[in-house]
Amino acid sequence: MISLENVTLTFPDGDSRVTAVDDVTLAAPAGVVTGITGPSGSGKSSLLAVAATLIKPDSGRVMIDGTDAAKLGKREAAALRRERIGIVFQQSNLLPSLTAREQLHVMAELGGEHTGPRTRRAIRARADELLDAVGLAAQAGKRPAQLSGGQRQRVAIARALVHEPGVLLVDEPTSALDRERGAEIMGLIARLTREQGTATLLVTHDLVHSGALDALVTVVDGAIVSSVDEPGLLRETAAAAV
Ligand SMILES: Nc1ncnc2c1ncn2[C@@H]1O[C@H](COP(=O)(O)OP(=O)(O)OP(=O)(O)O)[C@@H](O)[C@H]1O
Repeated sequence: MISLENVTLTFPDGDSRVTAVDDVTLAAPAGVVTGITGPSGSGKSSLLAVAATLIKPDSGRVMIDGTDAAKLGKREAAALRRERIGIVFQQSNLLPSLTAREQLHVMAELGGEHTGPRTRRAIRARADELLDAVGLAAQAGKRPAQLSGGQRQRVAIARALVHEPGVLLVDEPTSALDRERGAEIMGLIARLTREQGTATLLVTHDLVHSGALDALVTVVDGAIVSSVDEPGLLRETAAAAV
């Protein structure tokens, strides 16, 4: 579960400041995909960066499993991120020299305290299980250059889940994919959110794949202008925005 309470974030803008996130309150429950949409420059990425503990808000609370991440120092926030948060960016950001399986091993081992052979065995088993869950068991030994864009995004999703985070944050996962691959990736995120029980926040400006969302929050000028979680209303809101 992740919730933002009265979160405001501003950036310097010449002599004044621009408000990127304006008094936002939202809650993303476990096992559910909450979409965040809105026009370009409306503050979607800023909101996600605050949820990811990558930027501290000017004010408000960012509650992740009972901890207010907005109060943490840099090192504590990094530890919280490593343990509790999985992040998938627009581009898959994979390391070119590593195989799909190794991308997951490295991420799991960054989490710390994974030194014993039994833990290492558990990491390997979890990595293989996740690569299987994203449909890449047969490609586990391949490097990014040997994979398609959609396959690379699948590796990035599996990698984000390897340390069993409670919160999954996804930024425009379909922007580099054609419509069919985009639909597959969105369906995959929806399935894994349910199976892994993550509280998933997904930023998208493109609502053609809104069928994969359980809730939809629309932001304009940094503020929430609508928030729906009823399937009929969600479809209507998405159809009006496409
Ligand atoms: N690092 C920064 N420094 C100064 N201003 C910033 C910074 N990041 C974002 N902004 C400003 O904050 C506002 C929100 O930007 P943000 O990138 O969060 O919007 P967005 O909805 O994700 O846009 P897009 O859909 O185009 O990616 C914009 O006015 C932007 O110019």
